[in-house]
Amino acid sequence: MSSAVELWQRYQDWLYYHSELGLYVDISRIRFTPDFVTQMQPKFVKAFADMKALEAGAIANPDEQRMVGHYWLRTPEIAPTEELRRDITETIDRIEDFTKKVHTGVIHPPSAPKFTDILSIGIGGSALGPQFVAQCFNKADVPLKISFIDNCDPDGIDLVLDLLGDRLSTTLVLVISKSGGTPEAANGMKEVEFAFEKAGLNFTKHAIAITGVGSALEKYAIAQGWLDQFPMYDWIGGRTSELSAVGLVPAALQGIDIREMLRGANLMDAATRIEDIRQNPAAMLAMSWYFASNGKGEKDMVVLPYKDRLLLFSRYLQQLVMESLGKEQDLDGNTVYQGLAVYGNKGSTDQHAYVQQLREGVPNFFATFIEVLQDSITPHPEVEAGVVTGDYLLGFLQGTRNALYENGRDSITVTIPFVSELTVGALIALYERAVSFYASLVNINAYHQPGVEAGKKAGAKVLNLQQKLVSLLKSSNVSLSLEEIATKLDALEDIESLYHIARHLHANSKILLEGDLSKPATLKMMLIV
Ligand SMILES: O=P(O)(O)OC[C@H]1O[C@H](O)[C@H](O)[C@@H](O)[C@@H]1O
Repeated sequence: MSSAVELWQRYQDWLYYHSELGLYVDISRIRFTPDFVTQMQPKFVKAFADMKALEAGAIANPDEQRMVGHYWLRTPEIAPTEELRRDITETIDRIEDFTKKVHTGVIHPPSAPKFTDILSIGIGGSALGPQFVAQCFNKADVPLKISFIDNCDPDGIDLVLDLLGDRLSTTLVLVISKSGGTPEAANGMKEVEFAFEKAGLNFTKHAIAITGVGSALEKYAIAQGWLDQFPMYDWIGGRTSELSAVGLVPAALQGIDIREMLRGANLMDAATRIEDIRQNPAAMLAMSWYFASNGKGEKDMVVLPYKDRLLLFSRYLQQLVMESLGKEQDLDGNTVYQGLAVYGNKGSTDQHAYVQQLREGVPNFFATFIEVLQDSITPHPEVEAGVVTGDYLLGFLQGTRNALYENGRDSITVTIPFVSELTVGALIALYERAVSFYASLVNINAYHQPGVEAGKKAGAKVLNLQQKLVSLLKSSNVSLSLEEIATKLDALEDIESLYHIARHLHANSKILLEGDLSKPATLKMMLIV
């Protein structure tokens, strides 16, 4: 193990600092050697070239034949065509204009002078960024309070609607879905439309859509006469859409300064275009991930922000990193099973949960500490002579970082001065670029998600089977066993699926199951009418 003096030197040698953002990146506690850095140079020559091509409008997502344009959102002047530049800037202007009208009551609900709440319906990339950012800037006096429906769990939907209560009549609904066809978002929308109808409210006067140009959702919103629509583009992926209308509309409505978020991302993008690993914080992260996980995802990334406001950062990064990097095949068609698992909540809270295992258990991870220098905008009392709560937080972070390192567990530390629109925009851009670089290093397409389709198709098959089961039971006047049903439906290979469907319908009082519940073969079922 290096001596304290050597470590301190290594810390200074590798410390990255961005003066305008006040952001530091420390990779000194990742144990790469100078030889490793030399070996990585040619890979980074390729990664920098790939990034240049991507930003210039290359088809960086070959499977879907799409450009990858999220970096243009904060630097429209580098977008490859005039039309794209105009689309980007006009959308931001339109978001600001719409927000102003909502905040001043020019756009208001039919029965009140102003909207009080936002209900955002969407999933995956259409929820995680808005949720993360809402948590970053939450405060008692937000102009509009946001809630989310990001699942098709009826009980979860009930809770959100119950909590809104009478304020539904002053709620602005954002339906966010790039494809405009994701079932969870579509179901959420239908549930909420129904809740409005039940409350005697006109949903169309409360709803806006943020969706792909030409999508079924866009057509529906236009046909129904919703308040407005904002575009998602073909060249923006869901997981990199926080700085598109997907993230900017809810953020602006909550009073968050979207221009500052964009400026933070723009500054970080400029910093991460520098073609020198030591001068480029995203390249430093990608190199560290590669070293720590042996370029094969052999170790997980535990993300520990020591700040409550950043609690959802690891959840946000889960999609950004794992949906981008978790791929079966590389760009040449070789089977590689790539990926980098991400988990984490926040420090110091997690020290009292799983840090025991991190310190002493299976060494299958590296940590990323996110440190925020400013404790709070209000002064806090001393909890001991000369010590405030924020000093404890720093002490815990430093202590955990050191304790892990001493026991052979590596870590990265990213430090920001405070949680502001500027620094949050920069953090998003930092990780987007690190993911892009890492994908080049391991030669995969970071911008498609073929694996997600398999689950969606299988889900659709189950629903189809349910419909067949219900119509069979409807036409039968006797109870049927699973085997009889599977035979009649010519679906013997799906008998277990039929059992799961039947058990769920029974629990929801749609069918009656008779027999020994612990022995599926004994069960007989009939429809409850
Ligand atoms: O925005 P949507 O089209 O509704 O998509 C929502 C999510 O759907 C899928 O799960 C994709 O894998 C995600 O990347 C996407 O963010």
